[in-house]
Amino acid sequence: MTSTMTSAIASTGLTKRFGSATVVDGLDLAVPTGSVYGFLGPNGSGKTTTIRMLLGLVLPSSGTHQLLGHDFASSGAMSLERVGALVEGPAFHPYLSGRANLARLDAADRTASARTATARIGEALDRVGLAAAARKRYRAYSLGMRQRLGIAAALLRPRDLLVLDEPTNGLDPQGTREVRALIDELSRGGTTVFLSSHLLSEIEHLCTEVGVMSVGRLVWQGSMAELRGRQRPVVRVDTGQPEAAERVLAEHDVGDLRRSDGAVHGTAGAALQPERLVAALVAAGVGVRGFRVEAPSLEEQFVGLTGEGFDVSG
Ligand SMILES: Nc1ncnc2c1ncn2[C@@H]1O[C@H](COP(=O)(O)OP(=O)(O)OP(=O)(O)O)[C@@H](O)[C@H]1O
Repeated sequence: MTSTMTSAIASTGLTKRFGSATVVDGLDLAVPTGSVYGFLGPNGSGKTTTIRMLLGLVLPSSGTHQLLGHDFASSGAMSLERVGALVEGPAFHPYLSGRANLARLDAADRTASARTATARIGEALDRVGLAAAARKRYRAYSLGMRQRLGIAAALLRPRDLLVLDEPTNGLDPQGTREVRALIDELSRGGTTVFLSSHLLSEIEHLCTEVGVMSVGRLVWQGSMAELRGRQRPVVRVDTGQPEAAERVLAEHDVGDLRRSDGAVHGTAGAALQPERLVAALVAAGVGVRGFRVEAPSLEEQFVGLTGEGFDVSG
């Protein structure tokens, strides 16, 4: 399938079963190098389990994957060398400063040279905008600062790929803005970012690519632009005669008809001609109070894909 040269993450049939339950089912992920890929799905749809498999924290029941062009099963740790991750959140010590916390994590990494530790830690703090707060105790950090320190920990080594599980979950609006700005900056610097979220607004603001999960399956994957342009427009007729309107709409290539507060909605087929439809409605004696043909919102797209609503708040 996807070429390893252009994919930072590529999986084939990645599957996880717990007992008789298949919680991740045959995922073919293709995360283009240089993208910010949003892995979107409601709680419980299998995002965290997928991320844990990608990082080798849990074994897949079947399927394979590659990270940065290395086959994970055969190259193991080597394929993780340039992959940073924020999954459960590292355990930081509340009474130590941000810098001292990073120093502890860095010292635990036997592959990192002690000689260059100070520079490395300084650079990681700098990149996440915590240089000025480096001497503050962790417990005095805001939630956004804590999350940024988590990302700094993932950046103690040079990384080509960052995997972040719900990076803004639980953050206030200011913290969310901080983390989003950081992700944006890392992406501009050339890092591929794979992030999971149950928030549509998160994906909409940050991501160039999106994969949509629903009950363990990847139901859609592609660029944001493709997703936006993917669905047919929606036709809406405001009328007091919904039955008659529905008959005419069905005859004019409008499908999937639904009713709500004095209106009939449907999905326009490729052959729709709005002028003819309006004329036909009037000719059939349907009282038309309003008529609109509009592109579906991103939220409608997701509901169409997953059959579920998404939390659209930021
Ligand atoms: N170790 C486990 N044993 C049994 N079932 C599990 C295990 N881990 C996860 N599950 C189940 O797998 C499903 C997917 O969970 P997962 O955490 O991957 O979803 P998610 O999309 O990340 O959701 P959330 O955002 O709530 O974490 C859930 O139904 C969960 O209960």
